[in-house]
Amino acid sequence: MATVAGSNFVSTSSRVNYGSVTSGSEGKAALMKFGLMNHTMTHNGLRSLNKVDELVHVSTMAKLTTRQTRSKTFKSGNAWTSRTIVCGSGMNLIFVGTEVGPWSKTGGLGDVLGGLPPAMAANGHRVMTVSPRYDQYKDAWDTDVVIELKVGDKTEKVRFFHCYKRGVDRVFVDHPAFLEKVWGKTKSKIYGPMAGEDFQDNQLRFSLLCQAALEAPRVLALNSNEYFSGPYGEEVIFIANDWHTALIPCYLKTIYKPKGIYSTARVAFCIHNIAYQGRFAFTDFSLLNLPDELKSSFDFIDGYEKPVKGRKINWMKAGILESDKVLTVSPYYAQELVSGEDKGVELDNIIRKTGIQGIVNGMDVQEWNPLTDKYTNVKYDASTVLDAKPLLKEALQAEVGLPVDRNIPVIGFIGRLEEQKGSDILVAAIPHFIKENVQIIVLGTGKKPMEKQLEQLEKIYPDKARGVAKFNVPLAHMIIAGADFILVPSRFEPCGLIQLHAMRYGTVPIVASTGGLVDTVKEGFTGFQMGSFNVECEAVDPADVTAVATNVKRALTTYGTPAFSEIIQNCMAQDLSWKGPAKKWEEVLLSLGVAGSEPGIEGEEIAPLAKENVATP
Ligand SMILES: Nc1ncnc2c1ncn2[C@@H]1O[C@H](COP(=O)(O)OP(=O)(O)O[C@H]2O[C@H](CO)[C@@H](O)[C@H](O)[C@H]2O)[C@@H](O)[C@H]1O
Ligand SMILES: OC[C@H]1O[C@H](O[C@H]2[C@H](O)[C@@H](O)[C@@H](O[C@H]3[C@H](O)[C@@H](O)[C@@H](O)O[C@@H]3CO)O[C@@H]2CO)[C@H](O)[C@@H](O)[C@@H]1O
Repeated sequence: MATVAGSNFVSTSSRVNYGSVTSGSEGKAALMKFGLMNHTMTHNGLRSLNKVDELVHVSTMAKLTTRQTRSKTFKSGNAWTSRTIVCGSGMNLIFVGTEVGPWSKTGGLGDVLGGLPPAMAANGHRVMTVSPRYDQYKDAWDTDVVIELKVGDKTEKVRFFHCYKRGVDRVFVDHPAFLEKVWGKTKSKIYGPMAGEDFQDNQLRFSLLCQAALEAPRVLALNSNEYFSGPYGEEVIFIANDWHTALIPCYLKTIYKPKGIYSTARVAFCIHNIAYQGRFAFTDFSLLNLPDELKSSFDFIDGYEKPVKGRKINWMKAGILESDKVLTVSPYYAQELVSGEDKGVELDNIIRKTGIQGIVNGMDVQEWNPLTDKYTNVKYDASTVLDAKPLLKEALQAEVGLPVDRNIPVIGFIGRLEEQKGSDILVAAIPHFIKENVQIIVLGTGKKPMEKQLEQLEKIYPDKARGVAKFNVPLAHMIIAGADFILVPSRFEPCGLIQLHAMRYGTVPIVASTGGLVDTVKEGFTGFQMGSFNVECEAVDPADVTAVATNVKRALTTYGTPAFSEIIQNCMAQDLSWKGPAKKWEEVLLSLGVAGSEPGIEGEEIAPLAKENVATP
């Protein structure tokens, strides 16, 4: 055993060490004492296993016995020397979300929680993600840390699982509300038994996630790499993502801070999609175990009747109001959110009050790399793209059963089948351009009527179109690589990752002019803009159908010309990685002024594994 200078942290040489207060049965007992009981007495949402009067004392001890240690490696001459510092460089970042790729993903939220945290780690920050354990992930180990949380009117036991990948502590919250619901009963459905239908207890499930996330930095004494050890402690920033995590700032403000816990901690709330806000019956406020003083932050008069009528609570509204900073995933979407009720989906007035900043998403350049893609049989880069693409196109055509012909331009679509993505507009537009020399391949899952529409395509256009209503990652990669164009006819699109993936593979995007599609696709230079569409989702607007048909035809006229090759080169020359966005995130998070926070240490190998994900190879 070795004691790291400057702190009480004790490290061992074991494979996975969850710290002196957590390993083994003795450690578990200690953890219950030091890590938890302090909360159980002060926190309305947590319940004590022991006598309340013991707890004040233990709270103080917890602070003293479980400090984070940071060590830096410096180069002096030709030699690397290591010295230990207690706190100092970088920030402690806790990303919380319901999806974290590749472990869990229904769409882009999973991609962002998968990709941004390693990019922040590569900049020298200590980074954790907290998400549910929906399955028995083969790479995540039981930390043996168990806590009790008050959820609704019950006390629930939660376990933490953990793995360390690409410089990030990936923490998974284990509870039957996640594992049994998703894996045991419904396989891959995170939010409900089917698209468009939510689990009845989602508020309790996500309250549990938020509370567990607030405990994780204090109770998990992680020892994942040689630079950071011990619990993250209280000088942290929580990055809450979408409505499911909106209770984090609420519990922090009303339960932890008044007791002197997390006194300088801050919350940044990131909106990935304003369409999902977590609106519930007003009386459900009592389920959340929050004091009445917060009721007004949730209070919401709904202009829509679904899913329940009248006055409601709105989780996202509270998340926006109670956080220290509100962000979203592109600058143009940030503008749209405050532009009016339709694009701000009735929260525009709230966001105008708090302000919002947009940072465009990056993409995972490791998973999506045409030179190393494990799902494609021809590897390429910008210098070989024109030779590789016809071969990849033939493989794609064969895969979906379309006539194999490299001279036919192929258009792809990938996305969740919701009105947002405009697959219904696309289907309505197909008759208006399908007589051209073109094939179209549509991949998506979601609303059943939209899945049916896709399945009809093959019957109506046997030689021209295919619709695949599956969540199929290998096929998504084959489409991104093998298609000539990617169509993104979204009614609204906060950022969009499909067009980023496409551009990296030299596949030219044809996009609606909304949200991040405006920020990332430059008309005539890296793709084609179709103008903005009607955001009313009830019906397909004929003007949008015309816009799709006209612009598809316009794009097809460039196919095979020198101008088209130039667009391909422009697309592939861009750095679409998380590197740039991560720097912007760093600036914003530093500005929150959490004690002990400093810029990351660029140029030093704090998290070498994380860097693989970040810089474009
Ligand atoms: N059937 C299928 N099979 C395989 N893979 C599939 C698939 N359907 C979708 N995917 C994958 O899911 C991801 C979708 O990314 P988007 O950016 O379109 O996200 P989404 O709208 O879900 O997320 C929201 O959050 C993200 C992140 O902030 C924003 O970019 C976006 O605008 C916002 O709507 C891509 O990686 C795509 O390949
Ligand atoms: O990564 C993909 C998206 O994942 C999240 O969206 C989910 C949303 O948060 C859930 O609430 C649910 O949405 C359903 C909604 O609750 C229900 O009332 C009905 O409108 O159907 C919706 C769809 O089933 O599932 C969404 C995923 O499908 C995340 O919030 C988004 O930002 C991501 O785009």
